Amino acid sequence: MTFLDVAGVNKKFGGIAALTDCTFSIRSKEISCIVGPNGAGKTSVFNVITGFIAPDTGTIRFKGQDLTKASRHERIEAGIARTFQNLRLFEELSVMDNVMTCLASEAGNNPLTAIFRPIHTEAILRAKREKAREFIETVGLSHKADDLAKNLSYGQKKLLCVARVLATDAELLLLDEPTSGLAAAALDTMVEMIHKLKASGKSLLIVEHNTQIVRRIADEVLFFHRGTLLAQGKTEDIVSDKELGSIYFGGGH
Ligand SMILES: Nc1ncnc2c1ncn2[C@@H]1O[C@H](COP(=O)(O)OP(=O)(O)OP(=O)(O)O)[C@@H](O)[C@H]1O
Repeated sequence: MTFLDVAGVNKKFGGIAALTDCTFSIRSKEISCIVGPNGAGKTSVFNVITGFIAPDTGTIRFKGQDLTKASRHERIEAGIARTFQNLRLFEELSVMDNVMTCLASEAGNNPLTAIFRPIHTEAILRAKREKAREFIETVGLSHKADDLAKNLSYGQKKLLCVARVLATDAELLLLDEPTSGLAAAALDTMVEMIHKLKASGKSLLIVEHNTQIVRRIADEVLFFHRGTLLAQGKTEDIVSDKELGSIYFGGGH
Protein backbone atom coordinates (compact mmCIF):
# COMPACT_ATOMS: atom_id res chain seq x y z
CA MET A 1 0.00 0.00 0.00
CA THR A 2 1.22 3.50 -0.73
CA PHE A 3 1.62 5.92 2.16
CA LEU A 4 0.78 9.54 1.30
CA ASP A 5 -0.48 10.25 -2.21
CA VAL A 6 -1.18 13.73 -3.49
CA ALA A 7 -2.73 13.56 -6.96
CA GLY A 8 -3.65 16.26 -9.46
CA VAL A 9 -3.93 19.02 -6.87
CA ASN A 10 -4.59 22.54 -8.16
CA LYS A 11 -5.15 25.55 -5.97
CA LYS A 12 -5.65 29.15 -7.02
CA PHE A 13 -6.06 32.24 -4.89
CA GLY A 14 -7.78 34.70 -7.19
CA GLY A 15 -5.48 34.87 -10.20
CA ILE A 16 -2.49 33.36 -8.36
CA ALA A 17 -1.79 29.66 -8.82
CA ALA A 18 -0.42 28.43 -5.48
CA LEU A 19 -0.30 24.81 -6.71
CA THR A 20 -0.48 23.53 -10.27
CA ASP A 21 -1.14 19.87 -11.07
CA CYS A 22 0.70 18.76 -7.99
CA THR A 23 1.20 14.99 -7.94
CA PHE A 24 3.58 13.02 -5.73
CA SER A 25 3.83 10.21 -3.20
CA ILE A 26 6.02 9.85 -0.17
CA ARG A 27 7.10 6.64 1.50
CA SER A 28 6.59 5.60 5.06
CA LYS A 29 9.43 5.80 7.62
CA GLU A 30 11.47 8.18 5.49
CA ILE A 31 12.36 11.85 5.70
CA SER A 32 11.18 13.76 2.65
CA CYS A 33 12.15 17.41 2.37
CA ILE A 34 10.28 20.02 0.37
CA VAL A 35 12.53 22.77 -0.97
CA GLY A 36 12.05 25.68 -3.34
CA PRO A 37 12.29 29.46 -3.56
CA ASN A 38 9.91 31.82 -1.78
CA GLY A 39 6.36 31.49 -3.02
CA ALA A 40 7.05 28.05 -4.56
CA GLY A 41 3.99 26.53 -2.89
CA LYS A 42 5.67 24.67 -0.03
CA THR A 43 3.34 25.85 2.72
CA SER A 44 0.37 25.42 0.38
CA VAL A 45 1.31 21.73 0.03
CA PHE A 46 1.20 21.41 3.82
CA ASN A 47 -2.10 23.27 3.91
CA VAL A 48 -3.84 20.99 1.41
CA ILE A 49 -2.52 17.84 3.08
CA THR A 50 -3.65 18.94 6.54
CA GLY A 51 -6.97 20.48 5.51
CA PHE A 52 -6.10 24.14 6.10
CA ILE A 53 -7.00 24.88 2.50
CA ALA A 54 -9.25 22.89 0.19
CA PRO A 55 -7.77 22.11 -3.22
CA ASP A 56 -9.76 23.24 -6.28
CA THR A 57 -9.14 19.81 -7.82
CA GLY A 58 -7.23 16.68 -6.90
CA THR A 59 -7.07 14.18 -4.06
CA ILE A 60 -5.17 13.52 -0.86
CA ARG A 61 -4.93 9.87 0.17
CA PHE A 62 -3.24 8.52 3.25
CA LYS A 63 -2.65 4.77 3.55
CA GLY A 64 -5.38 4.24 0.99
CA GLN A 65 -7.92 6.45 2.78
CA ASP A 66 -9.31 9.38 0.81
CA LEU A 67 -8.89 12.43 3.06
CA THR A 68 -9.63 15.08 0.44
CA LYS A 69 -12.84 16.13 2.17
CA ALA A 70 -11.84 15.19 5.71
CA SER A 71 -11.76 17.80 8.46
CA ARG A 72 -8.46 18.84 10.03
CA HIS A 73 -9.33 16.81 13.08
CA GLU A 74 -10.13 13.70 11.03
CA ARG A 75 -6.76 14.00 9.32
CA ILE A 76 -4.99 14.10 12.68
CA GLU A 77 -6.94 11.03 13.73
CA ALA A 78 -5.99 9.35 10.47
CA GLY A 79 -2.35 9.96 11.41
CA ILE A 80 -1.17 13.26 9.92
CA ALA A 81 -0.07 16.14 12.16
CA ARG A 82 1.85 19.34 11.47
CA THR A 83 3.80 22.21 12.93
CA PHE A 84 3.61 25.81 11.74
CA GLN A 85 6.18 28.33 10.60
CA ASN A 86 4.83 30.79 13.17
CA LEU A 87 4.72 28.10 15.92
CA ARG A 88 1.15 28.75 17.16
CA LEU A 89 1.83 27.84 20.78
CA PHE A 90 -0.37 28.78 23.72
CA GLU A 91 2.14 31.29 25.03
CA GLU A 92 0.35 31.81 28.37
CA LEU A 93 0.13 28.06 29.13
CA SER A 94 2.84 25.84 30.56
CA VAL A 95 4.88 23.46 28.45
CA MET A 96 2.91 20.60 30.06
CA ASP A 97 -0.47 22.14 29.20
CA ASN A 98 0.64 22.93 25.65
CA VAL A 99 1.37 19.24 25.14
CA MET A 100 -1.70 18.01 26.99
CA THR A 101 -4.00 19.95 24.66
CA CYS A 102 -2.65 17.90 21.76
CA LEU A 103 -2.86 14.43 23.27
CA ALA A 104 -4.71 11.89 21.20
CA SER A 105 -7.97 11.01 22.96
CA GLU A 106 -7.97 7.38 24.00
CA ALA A 107 -8.95 6.49 27.56
CA GLY A 108 -12.16 8.04 28.76
CA ASN A 109 -14.23 7.63 25.63
CA ASN A 110 -16.12 4.64 26.92
CA PRO A 111 -19.65 5.77 27.95
CA LEU A 112 -19.69 3.16 30.73
CA THR A 113 -16.94 5.04 32.50
CA ALA A 114 -19.25 8.06 32.78
CA ILE A 115 -20.83 6.42 35.84
CA PHE A 116 -17.53 6.73 37.67
CA ARG A 117 -16.74 10.13 36.21
CA PRO A 118 -15.22 12.02 39.19
CA ILE A 119 -12.72 9.28 40.04
CA HIS A 120 -12.27 8.46 36.42
CA THR A 121 -11.59 12.04 35.32
CA GLU A 122 -8.85 12.36 37.87
CA ALA A 123 -7.30 9.09 36.71
CA ILE A 124 -7.49 10.20 33.09
CA LEU A 125 -5.87 13.51 33.91
CA ARG A 126 -3.06 11.76 35.72
CA ALA A 127 -2.56 9.35 32.82
CA LYS A 128 -2.56 12.24 30.36
CA ARG A 129 -0.02 14.14 32.39
CA GLU A 130 2.22 11.07 32.43
CA LYS A 131 1.86 10.67 28.69
CA ALA A 132 2.60 14.37 28.08
CA ARG A 133 5.65 14.07 30.32
CA GLU A 134 7.02 11.33 28.04
CA PHE A 135 6.78 13.56 24.96
CA ILE A 136 8.31 16.48 26.83
CA GLU A 137 11.17 14.21 27.82
CA THR A 138 11.59 12.98 24.25
CA VAL A 139 12.27 16.54 23.08
CA GLY A 140 14.54 17.25 26.05
CA LEU A 141 12.35 19.80 27.83
CA SER A 142 11.67 17.96 31.10
CA HIS A 143 13.36 20.72 33.09
CA LYS A 144 10.95 23.24 31.54
CA ALA A 145 7.70 21.27 31.96
CA ASP A 146 6.13 23.81 34.32
CA ASP A 147 7.45 26.93 32.61
CA LEU A 148 5.14 29.08 30.54
CA ALA A 149 5.69 28.68 26.81
CA LYS A 150 6.32 32.40 26.48
CA ASN A 151 9.39 32.08 28.72
CA LEU A 152 11.14 29.49 26.54
CA SER A 153 13.95 30.33 24.16
CA TYR A 154 13.07 30.21 20.46
CA GLY A 155 14.85 26.86 20.07
CA GLN A 156 12.94 25.43 23.03
CA LYS A 157 9.67 26.70 21.57
CA LYS A 158 10.42 24.83 18.35
CA LEU A 159 11.10 21.66 20.35
CA LEU A 160 7.80 22.17 22.16
CA CYS A 161 6.08 22.28 18.75
CA VAL A 162 7.62 18.87 18.04
CA ALA A 163 6.37 17.54 21.39
CA ARG A 164 2.89 18.75 20.45
CA VAL A 165 2.80 16.90 17.12
CA LEU A 166 4.17 13.80 18.83
CA ALA A 167 1.33 14.01 21.35
CA THR A 168 -1.22 13.55 18.57
CA ASP A 169 0.27 10.08 18.05
CA ALA A 170 0.33 10.75 14.29
CA GLU A 171 2.45 8.54 12.09
CA LEU A 172 3.23 11.22 9.51
CA LEU A 173 4.67 14.47 10.86
CA LEU A 174 4.78 17.59 8.71
CA LEU A 175 7.36 20.04 10.05
CA ASP A 176 7.30 23.55 8.60
CA GLU A 177 10.84 24.98 8.70
CA PRO A 178 11.84 23.32 11.99
CA THR A 179 15.39 24.73 11.90
CA SER A 180 14.73 28.27 10.68
CA GLY A 181 15.94 30.98 13.05
CA LEU A 182 17.92 28.57 15.21
CA ALA A 183 21.50 29.21 16.33
CA ALA A 184 24.07 26.48 15.69
CA ALA A 185 23.62 24.50 18.93
CA ALA A 186 19.81 24.54 18.81
CA LEU A 187 19.97 23.64 15.14
CA ASP A 188 22.07 20.56 15.90
CA THR A 189 19.61 19.57 18.62
CA MET A 190 16.73 19.83 16.15
CA VAL A 191 18.59 17.78 13.52
CA GLU A 192 19.26 15.11 16.14
CA MET A 193 15.61 15.20 17.12
CA ILE A 194 14.51 14.70 13.51
CA HIS A 195 16.80 11.66 13.19
CA LYS A 196 15.45 10.33 16.47
CA LEU A 197 11.86 10.66 15.23
CA LYS A 198 12.69 8.70 12.09
CA ALA A 199 14.47 6.02 14.13
CA SER A 200 11.34 5.69 16.28
CA GLY A 201 9.32 4.80 13.18
CA LYS A 202 7.82 8.18 12.27
CA SER A 203 7.58 9.41 8.70
CA LEU A 204 8.44 13.03 8.10
CA LEU A 205 7.67 15.61 5.45
CA ILE A 206 9.72 18.72 6.14
CA VAL A 207 9.88 22.16 4.55
CA GLU A 208 13.52 23.14 4.82
CA HIS A 209 15.34 26.12 3.33
CA ASN A 210 18.87 25.28 4.37
CA THR A 211 20.55 23.00 1.82
CA GLN A 212 23.16 21.85 4.34
CA ILE A 213 20.39 20.71 6.67
CA VAL A 214 18.57 19.01 3.80
CA ARG A 215 21.74 17.04 3.12
CA ARG A 216 21.91 16.00 6.77
CA ILE A 217 18.31 14.83 7.15
CA ALA A 218 16.58 14.03 3.87
CA ASP A 219 16.18 10.61 2.27
CA GLU A 220 14.60 12.33 -0.68
CA VAL A 221 13.82 15.83 -1.85
CA LEU A 222 10.84 17.39 -3.61
CA PHE A 223 11.73 20.61 -5.42
CA PHE A 224 8.91 23.09 -5.96
CA HIS A 225 8.91 26.17 -8.12
CA ARG A 226 5.97 28.50 -8.78
CA GLY A 227 3.48 25.95 -7.48
CA THR A 228 4.80 23.08 -9.56
CA LEU A 229 6.78 20.04 -8.48
CA LEU A 230 9.82 20.35 -10.72
CA ALA A 231 11.74 17.35 -9.43
CA GLN A 232 11.64 14.60 -6.85
CA GLY A 233 14.51 12.26 -6.12
CA LYS A 234 17.40 11.21 -3.97
CA THR A 235 18.80 14.04 -1.87
CA GLU A 236 22.22 14.34 -3.47
CA ASP A 237 20.79 14.19 -7.03
CA ILE A 238 18.41 17.08 -6.35
CA VAL A 239 20.67 19.19 -4.14
CA SER A 240 23.61 19.00 -6.52
CA ASP A 241 21.54 19.61 -9.68
CA LYS A 242 22.96 22.78 -11.27
CA GLU A 243 19.76 23.81 -13.04
CA LEU A 244 17.65 23.48 -9.88
CA GLY A 245 20.39 25.30 -7.96
CA SER A 246 20.21 28.27 -10.28
CA ILE A 247 16.41 28.38 -9.89
CA TYR A 248 16.77 28.24 -6.12
CA PHE A 249 19.56 30.75 -5.74
CA GLY A 250 18.73 32.83 -8.79
CA GLY A 251 15.63 34.28 -7.17
CA GLY A 252 13.23 31.84 -8.79
CA HIS A 253 14.00 32.56 -12.45
N1 LIG B 1 -4.14 32.42 1.49
C1 LIG B 1 -3.56 32.90 0.39
N2 LIG B 1 -4.10 33.93 -0.30
C2 LIG B 1 -3.54 34.41 -1.43
N3 LIG B 1 -2.41 33.92 -1.97
C3 LIG B 1 -1.82 32.89 -1.33
C4 LIG B 1 -2.35 32.34 -0.12
N4 LIG B 1 -1.55 31.33 0.26
C5 LIG B 1 -0.56 31.27 -0.64
N5 LIG B 1 -0.72 32.20 -1.60
C6 LIG B 1 0.16 32.43 -2.75
O1 LIG B 1 0.46 31.15 -3.31
C7 LIG B 1 1.84 31.09 -3.68
C8 LIG B 1 2.52 29.96 -2.91
O2 LIG B 1 2.61 30.34 -1.53
P1 LIG B 1 3.22 29.43 -0.39
O3 LIG B 1 3.10 30.18 0.88
O4 LIG B 1 2.64 28.08 -0.46
O5 LIG B 1 4.75 29.37 -0.84
P2 LIG B 1 6.04 28.92 0.00
O6 LIG B 1 6.87 28.12 -0.92
O7 LIG B 1 5.61 28.30 1.27
O8 LIG B 1 6.73 30.33 0.27
P3 LIG B 1 7.71 30.79 1.46
O9 LIG B 1 9.00 30.06 1.28
O10 LIG B 1 7.87 32.25 1.20
O11 LIG B 1 7.03 30.49 2.76
C9 LIG B 1 2.44 32.46 -3.39
O12 LIG B 1 2.39 33.20 -4.59
C10 LIG B 1 1.51 33.03 -2.36
O13 LIG B 1 1.49 34.44 -2.42
